[in-house]
Amino acid sequence: MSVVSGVTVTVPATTANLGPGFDCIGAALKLYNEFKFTRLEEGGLTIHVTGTEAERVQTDESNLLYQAFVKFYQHIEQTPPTVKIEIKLGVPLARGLGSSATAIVGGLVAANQLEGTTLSQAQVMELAIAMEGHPDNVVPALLGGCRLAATSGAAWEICDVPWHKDVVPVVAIPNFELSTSEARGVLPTEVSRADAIFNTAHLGLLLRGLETGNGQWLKTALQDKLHQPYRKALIPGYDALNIAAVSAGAYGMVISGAGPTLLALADKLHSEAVEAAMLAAWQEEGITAEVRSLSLDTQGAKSF
Ligand SMILES: Nc1ncnc2c1ncn2[C@@H]1O[C@H](COP(=O)(O)OP(=O)(O)OP(=O)(O)O)[C@@H](O)[C@H]1O
Ligand SMILES: N[C@@H](CCO)C(=O)O
Repeated sequence: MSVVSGVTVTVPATTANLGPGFDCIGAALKLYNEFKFTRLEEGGLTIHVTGTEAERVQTDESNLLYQAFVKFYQHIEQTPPTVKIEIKLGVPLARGLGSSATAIVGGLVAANQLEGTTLSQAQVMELAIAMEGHPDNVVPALLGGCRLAATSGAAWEICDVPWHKDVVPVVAIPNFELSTSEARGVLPTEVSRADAIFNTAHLGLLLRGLETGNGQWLKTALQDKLHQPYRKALIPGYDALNIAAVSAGAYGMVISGAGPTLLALADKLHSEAVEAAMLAAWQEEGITAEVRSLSLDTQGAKSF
């Protein structure tokens, strides 16, 4: 294929960890960022951002989307072309919904398309994982669906995790940010054998619970001892929202990614009541939030 003059890429938001699957499982959601790249014959890099919180995105070479774009060209040992980038933000920044993964995947996919799909999807994925440092957001952002990633050292095995149609993700997105680096900074470097066994068992149960929609399994499975006990203090209202969500009929509630968004899983009969209960609980804490049920994106990054 030949090089092209421009490309638009859409990339879905993602919710990572799902409780016990720290750094290895994530699901793509129907909420998107759109990135349009146009080659320029003259002038320098131009980045234009629209959407909520647009002013918070860097518009120079430090922009993460652009850095991923450059990373692609470094990998193929070529000089990146000068481009105009137009960003339409739909995914809130630093909220635990994989905004950084949308930028990394968007920049890599756009560059690959501009160069006539020089790299395979697996090669793009490897570059994205290396940039993000863990696979649980970038893999579902690229491929869609719910994905489990495991490595033998050199390469990654990616497993499609079946998600029962009656299991609804409800996201409660507060109006404050929590950077992933801050939320990783509070984690211990070592964990006990008991906690490792706890999470191993619960992640196994979660996979079966998501596949079957078995509510009893999901209630038990959505527990974690590796990250949430340390992070919940960074999220005001965590305990109140957990009680509210479960009282309204959710199977359970977890931190979405590194937070501060909180994710409840519920069946279709209870999802609206869970939305209302989580919103009210945050309002009682004096925190403005947007709470909504989202469905799973199954397509991942798309270019046109
Ligand atoms: N559309 C974008 N364009 C450029 N940079 C972005 C974009 N979206 C996010 N970023 C960069 O990523 C940072 C947020 O990354 P961070 O890992 O802290 O949060 P997140 O990816 O939203 O959450 P999580 O990884 O927990 O799901 C932003 O501060 C910004 O620097
Ligand atoms: N697994 C990551 C997701 C956020 O990037 C974490 O929880 O830190």
